[in-house]
Amino acid sequence: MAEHTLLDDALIRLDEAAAHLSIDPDVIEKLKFARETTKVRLMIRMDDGSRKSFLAWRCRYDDTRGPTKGGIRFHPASTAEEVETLAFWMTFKCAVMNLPYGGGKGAVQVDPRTLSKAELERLSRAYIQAFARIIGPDRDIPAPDVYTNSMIMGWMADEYAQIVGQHEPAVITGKPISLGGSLGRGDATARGGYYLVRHLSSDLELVQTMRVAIQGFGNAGQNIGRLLAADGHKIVAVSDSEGAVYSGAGLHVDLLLDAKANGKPVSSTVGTSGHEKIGPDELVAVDCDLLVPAALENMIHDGNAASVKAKLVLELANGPVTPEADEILARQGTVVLPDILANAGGVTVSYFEWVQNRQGFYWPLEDIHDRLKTIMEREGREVWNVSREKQVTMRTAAYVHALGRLAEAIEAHGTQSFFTS
Ligand SMILES: NC(=O)C1=CN([C@@H]2O[C@H](COP(=O)(O)OP(=O)(O)OC[C@H]3O[C@@H](n4cnc5c(N)ncnc54)[C@H](O)[C@@H]3O)[C@@H](O)[C@H]2O)C=CC1
Ligand SMILES: O=C(O)CCC(=O)C(=O)O
Repeated sequence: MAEHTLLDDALIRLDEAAAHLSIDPDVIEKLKFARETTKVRLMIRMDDGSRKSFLAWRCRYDDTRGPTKGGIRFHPASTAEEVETLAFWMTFKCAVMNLPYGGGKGAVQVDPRTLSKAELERLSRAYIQAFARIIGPDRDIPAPDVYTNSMIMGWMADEYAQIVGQHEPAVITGKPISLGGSLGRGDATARGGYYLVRHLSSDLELVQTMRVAIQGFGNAGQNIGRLLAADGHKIVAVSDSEGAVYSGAGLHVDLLLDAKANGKPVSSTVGTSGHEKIGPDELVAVDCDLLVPAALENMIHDGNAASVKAKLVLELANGPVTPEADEILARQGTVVLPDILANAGGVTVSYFEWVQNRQGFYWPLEDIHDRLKTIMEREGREVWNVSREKQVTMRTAAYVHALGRLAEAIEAHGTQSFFTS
């Protein structure tokens, strides 16, 4: 029997949600396929004078509700199918948050840690040269994702401006502030999840001081660690791609942040301030109240889900829990706040950046935080209510909530042609 793919798993969630709504089957059929996925081979000059090529993709999954939106990932294991799945999730994420966007995503199959800064810049510019016809402020708007950051977005925005011959900051979000980036985009993914947990804390009967384990310590992981530690919660375990650390008394988050800022792994803090080394696989099984997957897909699966002790999982990563693991977690009473809601703070502040770029008027940080909090709480509450009314998991409720909006828009466009632009 053929193994089921990441996209098959994602579509299981669509079918589960569809079972709770009465929707034209044409709508579901439309949402099962990406509208367009473009694959290219980027060729760049390396510092030693040689040439090297890298596979790259951009997927515009569905643009019914607006221009497609989603990050660009630089990762050696990226594939076309992963990009399409991530773009599918973006479609539902933007609909959950009621942002005027469809879903897209991009990737380059590369380990950026093996490139010099100059090579990384040439690769980033090559990506935009290849995809300039596809992207645009009203068509498809990239942003950062795994192993990409504001510096890369700055190079990409500059390349696009050179190609179109004019300043066009709204083509990309997550830019440096000096190039039209928004205040608050840096920690927005984590902050959105943090607002969501705080808002639902009494419904979820959370303890005052939570013990927290964080898998992945990059943009999302570091910022959630910082925000929760500042509120007095105890971060007991953290991992990155090179290892994991644990302290029952609570890790020193500043020490971990310092290590990462200096390019060192979290395991470099072992032996200081009571930090102990644990195996990366042990992290999900650590005794804690809140588990935050903030790394990659499929990290919690049928082989380790039963070992999860946390009563709450906050999915800052995209797709960290497989459908089989979802069932195991639900059976053992663990609530999962799903990716398409929990990590939507990032795209929400990206939306604010796009709005500010288009109006040429920039908001103070307090306004960004207030608006993000309002939207996270509003949509989080709606999803919570659907979950109570229909007696379904928060994931199914989030998909039901998003699918209702998507179906309405698809039907309003008319179903005789599925191509809308
Ligand atoms: N950056 C953003 O605005 C958003 C990110 N996300 C998702 O959050 C997740 C993390 O993204 P970022 O923090 O932006 O990426 P990042 O590149 O800043 O950090 C990724 C982290 O994951 C770690 N990692 C990689 N493989 C690992 C493994 N096998 N075990 C443990 N850690 C591992 C890396 O060492 C690094 O610490 C991804 O799933 C991404 O799609 C979701 C929404 C928005
Ligand atoms: O900020 C954005 O536009 C997209 C962020 C993203 O890629 C994601 O939410 O997975």
